[in-house]
Amino acid sequence: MTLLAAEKVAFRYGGHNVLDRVTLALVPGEIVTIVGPNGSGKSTLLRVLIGALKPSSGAVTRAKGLKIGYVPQKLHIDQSMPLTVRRFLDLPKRVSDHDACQALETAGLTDLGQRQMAGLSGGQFQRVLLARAIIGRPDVLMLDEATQGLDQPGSASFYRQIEAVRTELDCAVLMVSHELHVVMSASDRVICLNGHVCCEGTPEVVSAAPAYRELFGTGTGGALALYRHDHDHHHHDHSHEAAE
Ligand SMILES: Nc1ncnc2c1ncn2[C@@H]1O[C@H](COP(=O)(O)OP(=O)(O)OP(=O)(O)O)[C@@H](O)[C@H]1O
Repeated sequence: MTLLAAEKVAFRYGGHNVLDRVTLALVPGEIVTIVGPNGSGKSTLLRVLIGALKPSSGAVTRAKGLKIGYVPQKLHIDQSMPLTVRRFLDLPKRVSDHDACQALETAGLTDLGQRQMAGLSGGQFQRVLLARAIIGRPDVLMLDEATQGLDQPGSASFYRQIEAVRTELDCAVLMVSHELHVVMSASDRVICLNGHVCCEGTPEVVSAAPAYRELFGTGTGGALALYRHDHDHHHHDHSHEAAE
């Protein structure tokens, strides 16, 4: 079953081609990460998939009644404005205490409802955005570079939270990220975008693909090493590995 699909989607801003024949599909429960250089159309693609932008050609199909939760790239809140976490969750639309509480818990935040938004750490702030996106239990959770401004351990921990959310809500996740090395271990599939889809597959397949290496250079060796590390639970015997 496909939740969401793009078929040969193109998008233009003025005369500028931003997306070119992008085809992809998302099935329930999978975590898909879109990677690509700055300006490669990642945010635009998410907005086309959500339906906020209309493709100039091609088609986007969404399963009937599909619910999408969205975590934006960044959100500025006036630091001087008093606003509790609980009250923030009521924007733009009031939610029940039960739903708010459950979303905060799923996002890894308990007992934070009465805290001021301005007093949160970067990681807590992003989890509040996550909580807001999962109220109403979406079928698809979309995140646009949601860990910008977090340090590497902070990002890694955020992505682990995303995996926990996926398991709890049984939703599909489509996220955009620059931090390949951090996000790879949390992704079932990676799509490498540069206006068009350069390559896609499991994190291991994509990081070995020539098109990907051309875009991201040799720094990706480390990405792969970390990915393997996260999934390899027999890495104590290094002499054995070296002999292989
Ligand atoms: N509202 C707009 N009007 C005109 N051009 C735009 C608009 N928004 C984005 N663009 C252009 O579309 C291209 C793709 O932008 P987009 O934000 O989708 O890329 P991105 O891959 O998400 O980039 P980044 O990694 O920097 O966030 C860029 O060249 C950008 O300048």
